[in-house]
Amino acid sequence: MTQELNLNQESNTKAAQAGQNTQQSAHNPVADETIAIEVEKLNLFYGEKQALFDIDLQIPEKKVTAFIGPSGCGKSTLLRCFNRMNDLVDIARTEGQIRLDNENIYGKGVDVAELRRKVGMVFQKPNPFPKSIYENVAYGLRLQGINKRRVLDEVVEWALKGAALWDEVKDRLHENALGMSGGQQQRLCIARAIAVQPEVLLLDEPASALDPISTLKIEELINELKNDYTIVIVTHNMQQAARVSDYTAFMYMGDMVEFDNTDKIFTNPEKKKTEDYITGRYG
Ligand SMILES: Nc1ncnc2c1ncn2[C@@H]1O[C@H](COP(=O)(O)OP(=O)(O)OP(=O)(O)O)[C@@H](O)[C@H]1O
Repeated sequence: MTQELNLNQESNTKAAQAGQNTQQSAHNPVADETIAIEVEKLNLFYGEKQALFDIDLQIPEKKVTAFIGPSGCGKSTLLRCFNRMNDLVDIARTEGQIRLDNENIYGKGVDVAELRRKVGMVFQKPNPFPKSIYENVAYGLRLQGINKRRVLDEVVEWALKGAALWDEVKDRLHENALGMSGGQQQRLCIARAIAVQPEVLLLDEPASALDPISTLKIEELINELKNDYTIVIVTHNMQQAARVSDYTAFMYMGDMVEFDNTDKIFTNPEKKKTEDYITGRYG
């Protein structure tokens, strides 16, 4: 790889893109997987500006899929489409389909609250509510009208265990969550997300605000959680993507450049742009 990268030249030829698409459809890295989320011809616009271009993607069930790519390439935007968080942005408009359980989540009559129960999300900065640890985890259940103490106790314990936090907090469940460390707060947010038993967990740079030890705990947790949930993670950290994910999608300027097994992306990618990115030539 001696050739200097010329992104404009490379990305702007329609012929090259057509060639890429043909190649991509010939090789299906998830052919043997059950598919949890299917994205078809997804375009997203913020006002006049297009942020996602004709995205086609299949997210496998109970696996970890990582989105990588340079800042502003559309990773978070795509992630936020999976639970329609972009609906909260007035100027955002989508075209195309995203199917979850064979239903287009952008179709008419979709219950967005129910969608967000099925597709939980954890953000970059831990955002516990200024309530007790217990009430943070019980929050989603209370929203569903579940108030029986016995049921809540059970679910809170189960979710905190699932988020590898129970042993650290079991004696202070009724203390304010804001008194926890950043890493504990992030695991609490994961517990809050899994308490309502979602199918999918969206993690938007969940460890980027954490120290290395907390980061390691989150990564170990992700590895555990994939036994039960489909996980999609956005990360800036390529080592993290390589460590935690089964599949990796490389995005560039709103395009899905390459999607494949994580090992393949990091050792022998098909596309020059992917190789340039993972070898640190840009981004
Ligand atoms: N609410 C918004 N309104 C207008 N434009 C937006 C909005 N959110 C994102 N964008 C634009 O959409 C494009 C994709 O942004 P997005 O945040 O999805 O990228 P990203 O790959 O997640 O970036 P980063 O790694 O820096 O978080 C960028 O050009 C960004 O400026």
